[in-house]
Amino acid sequence: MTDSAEDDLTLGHPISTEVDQPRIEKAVREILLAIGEDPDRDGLRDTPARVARAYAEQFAGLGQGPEDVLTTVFEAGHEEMVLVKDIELYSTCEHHLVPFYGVAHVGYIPNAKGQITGLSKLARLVDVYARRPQVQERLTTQVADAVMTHLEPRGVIVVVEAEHLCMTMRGVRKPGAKTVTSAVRGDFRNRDRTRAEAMSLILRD
Ligand SMILES: Nc1nc2c(ncn2[C@@H]2O[C@H](COP(=O)(O)OP(=O)(O)OP(=O)(O)O)[C@@H](O)[C@H]2O)c(=O)[nH]1
Ligand SMILES: [Zn+2]
Repeated sequence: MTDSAEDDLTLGHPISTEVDQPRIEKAVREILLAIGEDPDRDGLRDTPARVARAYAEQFAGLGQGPEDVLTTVFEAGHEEMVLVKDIELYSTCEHHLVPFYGVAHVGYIPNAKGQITGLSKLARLVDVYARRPQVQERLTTQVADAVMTHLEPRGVIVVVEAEHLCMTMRGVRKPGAKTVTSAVRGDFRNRDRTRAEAMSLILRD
């Protein structure tokens, strides 16, 4: 991996300008000292800088908003449901700063003008909110609310299924436990049949 922000951008990993990397480096050195390690030994010497770069990527979403990714909105006259399933996501639990990861499913029904966005933009939107210190519930509602605001669809449904390492590698230690959260707006909230149709598509392999 290279340090160059330009190279990272071409790989699709924007480096946030908001993250204060020298400050993270100092803090990581302190943590290493606090756990009784020697931050100057060979294997750890570059670790504070590595962690700072990794955090810049992991938390790049703090410097972004939905308006940065939902840039392509066009009218295609399509008024039926659009559903992107199994969008892989990696986020960071804000309680323990360890990862939670899984998939998001994002569906919406365009408005009467048939306004839609590029399919990749929905995946980018998930990343904007995943690359922040998060709880799964907030991630789910933020994606739903952003689609509502920017596409003004007849409805949106977001389902997130994730495994939290804070429940797996420490604490209660329940590997395999999956948390499922959903947020429904508009027609998906008001119409049972519409919601049921989306859920059956989401649950189908
Ligand atoms: N609702 C919700 N809880 C989360 C999420 N990620 C982690 N948690 C929970 O946050 C809680 C924090 O509980 P605390 O009692 O403050 O912290 P703790 O002593 O480390 O808790 P344990 O994990 O039970 O050891 C835990 O129950 C975690 O499982 C999330 O995305 N949503
Ligand atoms: Zn946690």
